[in-house]
Amino acid sequence: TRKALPVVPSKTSDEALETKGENVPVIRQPVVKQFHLGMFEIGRALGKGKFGRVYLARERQSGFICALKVLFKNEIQQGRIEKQVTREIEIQTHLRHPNILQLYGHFHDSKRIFLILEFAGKGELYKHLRKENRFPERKAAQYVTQMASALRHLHRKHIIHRDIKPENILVGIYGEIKMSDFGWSVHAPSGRRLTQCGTLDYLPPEMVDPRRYDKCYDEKVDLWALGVLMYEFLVGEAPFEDTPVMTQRRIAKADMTIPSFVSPEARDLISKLLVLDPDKRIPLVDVQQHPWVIKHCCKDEKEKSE
Ligand SMILES: CCc1cccc(CC)c1NC(=O)n1cc2c(c1)/C(=N\C(=O)c1ccc(N3CCN(C)CC3)cc1)N=N2
Repeated sequence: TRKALPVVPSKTSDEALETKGENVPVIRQPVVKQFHLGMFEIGRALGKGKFGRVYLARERQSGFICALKVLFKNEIQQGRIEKQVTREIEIQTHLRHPNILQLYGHFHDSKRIFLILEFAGKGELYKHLRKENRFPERKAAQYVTQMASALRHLHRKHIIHRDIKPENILVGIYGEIKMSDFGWSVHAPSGRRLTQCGTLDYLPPEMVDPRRYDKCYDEKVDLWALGVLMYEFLVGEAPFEDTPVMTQRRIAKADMTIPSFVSPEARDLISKLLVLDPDKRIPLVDVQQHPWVIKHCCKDEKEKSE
């Protein structure tokens, strides 16, 4: 069983601590978790992003392994992403789901902000995708259903991720998906203009086509992005990949071709997610019940057919 991060008491009156049996203190009072850098042994650098670096870390007292993400305050101020960082902390701290990277806590010193994150032992999904070129349908189906499960958890809390792409997904030690980087997620309805930097590939029609702004149904942007992600898992490139202008035009018309090596069931699900009208996109619960997912993900179904 994984050791939990110890709850470090900020102040503990004696009567709150009573030892029982094997001298394990039982803390009765709710205490505020206070973390600081000295609590961690820092290991190798795991990754580097535009605004941060992440290191393998071990909490000295418990031996708990985590990932410590370091963000520099001056870079955050220059990048004017303070709001995003506070939102990422606020949102990710309150999420508990096996396919969402957990944020255990955070602290800061004069120059840096530290996020104590769950360690995803198999690293960045997009590196696996680039290395394998494209995923077998069974692996893609498992990833799609895990994403759908994580998105249902977010949407139940009226949170939309808004930045679903392989670069923001990590892989846990058992090969499971770990959604991360909630810098772009917001509480719906957002109405916030999406000045998204980076790729346009994942933007939905209602965000690239001014005539559709009124139908900017927030949660449903994640359904479109799930369709783009599924396409990219199976084909090895995004469905509307082109020059920036052409990409926007093709998105606005859902103009894509699905190669013949993609199975009919997978093709069917992609075409039910990449639908121009947000209202007509297949709901997440039906994604998880789709024949393509059931065929690849439910063991008992396969045993029955064998
Ligand atoms: C600061 C970096 C950054 C910027 C922006 C967005 C994101 C989220 C993806 C991140 N990463 C982030 O927050 N991360 C939070 C994390 C995290 C990154 C992580 N693991 C790894 O990055 C990782 C990389 C390679 C790895 N190996 C590669 C070689 N293999 C043979 C063995 C396994 C194993 C683990 N665990 N929690």
